[in-house]
This record gives sequence, structure tokens and C-alpha cells, in this order.
Amino acid sequence: MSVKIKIENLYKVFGPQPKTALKMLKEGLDKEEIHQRTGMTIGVQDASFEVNTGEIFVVMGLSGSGKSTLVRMLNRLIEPTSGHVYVDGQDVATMNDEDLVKLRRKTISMVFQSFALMPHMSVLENAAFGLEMAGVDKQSRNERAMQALEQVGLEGYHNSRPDELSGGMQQRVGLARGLAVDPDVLLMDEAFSALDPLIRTEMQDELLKLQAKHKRTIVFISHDLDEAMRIGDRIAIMEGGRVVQVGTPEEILQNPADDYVRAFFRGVDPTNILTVGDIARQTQVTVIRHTGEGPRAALQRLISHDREYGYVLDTDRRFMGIVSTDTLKNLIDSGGGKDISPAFIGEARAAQAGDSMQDILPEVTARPWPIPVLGEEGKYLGVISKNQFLRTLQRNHLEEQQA
Ligand SMILES: Nc1ncnc2c1ncn2[C@@H]1O[C@H](COP(=O)(O)OP(=O)(O)OP(=O)(O)O)[C@@H](O)[C@H]1O
Repeated sequence: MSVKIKIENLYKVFGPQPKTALKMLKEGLDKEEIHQRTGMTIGVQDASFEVNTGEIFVVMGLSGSGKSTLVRMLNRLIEPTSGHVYVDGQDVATMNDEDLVKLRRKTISMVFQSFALMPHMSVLENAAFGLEMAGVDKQSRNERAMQALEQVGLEGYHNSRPDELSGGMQQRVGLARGLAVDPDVLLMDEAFSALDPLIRTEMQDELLKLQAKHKRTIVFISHDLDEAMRIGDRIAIMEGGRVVQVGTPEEILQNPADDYVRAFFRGVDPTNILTVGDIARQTQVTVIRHTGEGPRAALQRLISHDREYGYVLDTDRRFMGIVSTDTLKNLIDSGGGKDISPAFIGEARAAQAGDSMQDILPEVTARPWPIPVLGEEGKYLGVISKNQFLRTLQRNHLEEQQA
């Protein structure tokens, strides 16, 4: 995995004497004190992280946490006060004007929430606008813009005016404009936030589809956890100008760095409402009855269902453990007889129907197999997989938002 963007100890101070504010920060004063004493605002404070080539990296945080400031320093739409921004190893923070223009025209393009379309220009001209700025001749820019429009599903609309299109379609034009430049890096600033939820999901899918075909490095600002979890390979969470955590959605969900991060997930966290029993499903997983089913039959069953693991129940449907194809094969090879119970995978802990989702979170994320859920008298109710867990979180959040 190669690193596309690396930021190092990046700061932005808004105000007339940024160096004074930096000095005060280094002396241990906090953002609020500095603002009170000097009127200057610390927009971004000591941010460091890397963005890998080809990933969707989401920058998430509440309003005013510094997302836009941080991302605008990547192409120097905002001048960093101190620190470094390396793109392909070149420091954008100290780049001369000529290189900076090249960087903005070829390497990094930006898609905005407001679409920023020109009302008097056609869809094609709008999509070609970035290329025009880059000095590309008319014929090639129209060809490339047509291709980009096709990529976002707008073929046939090239002669329309922006106001003839729906909000979702206008955002597609904005995206096409970003794509037409064929940049390595796409910065997307709350690009889908103005869209209604259904169209927004559609655009997220579209982006994932485009990304599957042509892996760009995307830095995506969002204040929405659903969106971040849905599209982000990794997420950086910002609070008060600082980057407080960087990780995959699962890492952050499993191990939030502090209460602020936890609070984000509390919004989507249905752990107080749903119990494990509510979301257990009797799907997909092959159940091997303990009595009367020896290792050969069990192995056959797993193989025919294309499963690596099976859930072992006794004749009363009480859960006894989990067995893998490997352990079954070993058991057969060693001539260990019919009884498969000694081959159980010891760590296969089960959840109880009344447990909260929070209780089982560590198990769900740590194990390669779905977690079995048991009801009264240890009877097997079904399983919860990691995906199902995440989907439930997301669905609940959406319902909460719509309520
Ligand atoms: N040009 C500016 N002059 C002074 N302060 C600014 C300027 N731009 C941003 N700030 C301040 O810097 C901090 C970070 O703002 P920023 O816009 O980066 O946050 P954000 O997380 O993108 O918020 P939002 O989601 O509302 O866009 C805020 O306190 C903001 O008021």
C-alpha cells in the first residue's frame, strides 16, 4: 500500500498574528483561551495522518471542528500556518505558484456541496469547466467531459442547463466536472449533503462503483456517520481542530478514542433499544446436530454449503460450540471416532438473547464467524454477523434521522 498524501503537524490559525497564537499553543494555552485573549481562531491544530493511494478517506466531525480547513490545506485553497502536506512526496505547503497551479489542475480536483455550477452554461460546458481552466483545447475537453458525464449516468443531458436538472443530477454534473480532469486525488466537501436521503444513498453507491473501476484517492468530508461508514475505507474524526482518531469504521466502532468519538456512535447506536435476540437471524449457517452426525457427515454438510465453520447443536437445539472444516478433517484423519465435541473451537462464545448490542460488539468484530445467540435454556436462536450488526446500526440511525 503506497501513501498518496501525508500531512505532518499541520496547523491553521485564522487571524493577524498566527505565529503568536502558535507560540501560545506551544506554551500550553488552549484554543478557547487564545481566542479570548487574541481573537484569533485555531482552525486546525497539529494534524498528522496518511492517506493511502486508492482509498476513500473520510474526514468527519461536528460543524466547526476544522474539516473544511484541513481539506482545503491539501490543495492550499487555505494556506497552512505551519506543518507539511506531502502529495506524492512533494510538499504542497512550500510549493511555488507554478507547481501549485499544476497540482490543482492535474493532480487534485474538488467537488463541492453547492455543486458550484454556472447557470448560463450547458451541462457539457459545466463538466468541461475544470479542463478549460487547465487550458485543454475545446475538442479534447468536450470529449473528456462527455466521457465523465457518461460515467455518472448523464449521457444525453449534455445540452441541458443546470436548472433543468434535479438536485441529484446537478450533483452528478459537479462530480463529472471533478472526474473529467482525471485527477489522482478527488477532494469532496460534503458533496452529497444537500441531497435527499434516497438520492444521497444512490450517489454514494455511484461513487463506490466508480471507485471499484478506477481507484482514485478520495478525501471526503462528511458530518454524517452513516455516510462515513458506508463509503469510508478509513475515517479521521476531528474535534475542535484536532484529529482525535483515525481508523477503519470497525476499528473506531470497536475502540473509540474518547467520549467525543463515542458520542458520535451513540447517535447511531441502537444498543439501548435493540437486544441481541432482536437481530439474531437463522440464516446461512449450517447447523450440525451433535448426536448421530459424525465428522464425515458434518464436513460434507459444511462443504456442500460452502462454509468454513459450522454451529454444533445437540438434539434439544442447545448450542455446543463451533467446528471448522479443518478441525473436522483432522478429526477424520486421526481416526478420532464419531464424536465431534472434542474438536470444538474453544473461543466460540455465544451471546444471550437479552444482551445489548454493545455487550457483543467486541465479539462480533473480533471473530471470523457470526456470533451464535442463545435463548432460554441455552437454545440456539440464530446468529449475528458483523455485517448484519453494522447494517442494523446504520438502519437505526437513518430511522432516527427521519423521525
Ligand atoms: N476564514 C476564516 N476566518 C476565521 N475563522 C475561520 C475561517 N474559516 C474557518 N474558521 C474557523 O475555523 C474553525 C474550523 O472551521 P471549518 O469550517 O474548517 O469547520 P468544519 O468542520 O468544516 O465545519 P462545517 O461542517 O460547519 O463546515 C471554526 O471555528 C471556524 O469558525
